[in-house]
Amino acid sequence: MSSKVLIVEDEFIVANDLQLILKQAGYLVTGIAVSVKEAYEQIAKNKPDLVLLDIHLEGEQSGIDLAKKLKTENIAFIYLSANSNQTILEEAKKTDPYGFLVKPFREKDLLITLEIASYRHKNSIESRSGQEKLLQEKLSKISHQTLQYENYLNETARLLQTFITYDLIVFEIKNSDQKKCTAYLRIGFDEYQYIGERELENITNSKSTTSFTEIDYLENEPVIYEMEDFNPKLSFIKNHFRAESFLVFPFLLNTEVTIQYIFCSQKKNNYSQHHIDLLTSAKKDFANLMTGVTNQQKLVDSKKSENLKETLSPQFTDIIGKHPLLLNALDLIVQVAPYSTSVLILGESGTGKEKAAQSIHNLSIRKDGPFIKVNCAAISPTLIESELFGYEKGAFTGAVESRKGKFELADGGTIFLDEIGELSNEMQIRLLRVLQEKEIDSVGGNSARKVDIRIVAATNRNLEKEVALGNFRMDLYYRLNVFPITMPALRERKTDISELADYFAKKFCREFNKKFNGISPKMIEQMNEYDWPGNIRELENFIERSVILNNGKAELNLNLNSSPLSESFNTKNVHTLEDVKNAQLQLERDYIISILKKVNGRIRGTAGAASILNIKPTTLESKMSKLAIKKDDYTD
Ligand SMILES: Nc1ncnc2c1ncn2[C@@H]1O[C@H](COP(=O)(O)OP(=O)(O)OP(=O)(O)O)[C@@H](O)[C@H]1O
Repeated sequence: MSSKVLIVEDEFIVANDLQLILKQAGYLVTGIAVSVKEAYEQIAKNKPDLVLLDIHLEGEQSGIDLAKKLKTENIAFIYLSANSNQTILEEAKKTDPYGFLVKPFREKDLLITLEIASYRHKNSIESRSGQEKLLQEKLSKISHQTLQYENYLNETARLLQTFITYDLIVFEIKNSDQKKCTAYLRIGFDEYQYIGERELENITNSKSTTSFTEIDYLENEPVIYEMEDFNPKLSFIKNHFRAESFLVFPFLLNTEVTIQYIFCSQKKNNYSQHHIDLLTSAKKDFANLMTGVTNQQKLVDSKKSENLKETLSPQFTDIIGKHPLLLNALDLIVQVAPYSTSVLILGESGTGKEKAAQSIHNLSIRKDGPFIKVNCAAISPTLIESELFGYEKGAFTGAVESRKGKFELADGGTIFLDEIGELSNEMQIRLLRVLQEKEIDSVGGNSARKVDIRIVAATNRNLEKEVALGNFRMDLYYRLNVFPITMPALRERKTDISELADYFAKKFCREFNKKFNGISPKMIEQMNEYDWPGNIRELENFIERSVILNNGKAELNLNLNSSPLSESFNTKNVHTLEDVKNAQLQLERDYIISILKKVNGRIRGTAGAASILNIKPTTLESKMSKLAIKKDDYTD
């Protein structure tokens, strides 16, 4: 069925032009409105799937006002605009449009933008209804547990985090003669600090400051507060917890009891209508749950509570860090994992993009299927097509038998396309086809094959810029960008450095069979001051070097600015030239062993130790024999 489009545009010629193009492309144009008022009437009459929306319109209200309404009605919209000023563009961007076209635009761009908007809208609806169902199911699971008052709220807080991120959540339960407030402050991915009256006194450092109970009932309807429309009753939360945005969700439990959930985030513009819709869709389940919470006859059953903990909380055992920027990225991973939506992971090199992709796979229903990684930058342009799509016997000289490509190998699982920004234009077109049709055709094959794959792509490039430069296709960019996740740079989350360093140091000490004696305070201080252009990978290498050079008796202590060699000159045990040579040989030996361990003793091939060390396999073999290293010791 063709999509229904409403055109809201007060320039007659532009509107007519649009109508012609849309009709020719097979869209059903439901009408043309010249003002917001007219648009409201037309939307009520025949609900369109998509609205093309001019920002400047006849009458008092602008396209941005209409956009807010479209958002609440879940109708996709694309702005059309001539050169608007920066403030207006910022305002428009806040409404989260499905596309933006600057007049005059090409017909081709209009049609691509429309197609992408429909695709994104469909995907967001699918994941939205999936989310609603999931939230309802999980709430009902908590209601059916027998728990203590605080455990109910704690479990609810943890559950809600995976749907609506917050840094602090306040639960307020009020009846005619009393009011009880319980708050939870997030201090780790799945760690919360309970904040009652006494804890609040400690945080605010005063007995007399406002308490949660004085917030009082804020509204009858759910409401979002940003800085500009800030409610003064919330100012003590803003001051003590650095909250920048709030979502208040009130509901009546029965004629006597009113409930209020207050989500507080340190991030600006963290909440949207979508969150209100999600909470509203589960109102009945919240009511059931809160009836349990207020029911004093519920018994303590800590065992059940433990079980629940396991099922609710995905664990990121090997992703270290507690910085809010990292926790935000992890929240998004948890949110998107259950669906088959494509994900685009952005971030500088070495920030953990591959780890994020692996976590998305591990948390999805595809977890038992394959996780296939392709580094688009590492495969030569002549080979990438057959690598990705496979080939048939006889397709080209040397194709003595058919071979499956990475897409087919990933069937039933996830394919991780790293460095997607490096794909040639031709490969981008073929990838777009896979995304659209979910089918592939191998080199030399004559029929397409369906594949069931989820695509997770990553890049350290600014893809928007690459699109503007004409290096990356806009249609592919929007297809991939349905759900972007940004991994923060290490310099933006310096509070995580010491925990990461500790984690890597213990890991390498285990690997090299050395005792871990801690990290010197001076080294921690230096690491905190450094800028880490290579991010976590650089930190990991730095710690590895420190462990190699450590004698196993003292704390790790390596100067960031010194090379490993000059450090070995500094070590206490080096007195003569002979000692220097020995230290060098020991260092070289440890380093080669560390690489052999990583590649499972493999010497040759692209993933072999020689290639990583950038030396010939024969050179490596002779070094190994000189240093008494046996490759079999490092093969499983
Ligand atoms: N939060 C983390 N905790 C522990 N280790 C991490 C974390 N993030 C990344 N690492 C480690 O840092 C190294 C780099 O991570 P990863 O390969 O995932 O980064 P990337 O962003 O994909 O890099 P590139 O862009 O170069 O491909 C890996 O060894 C990974 O195990």
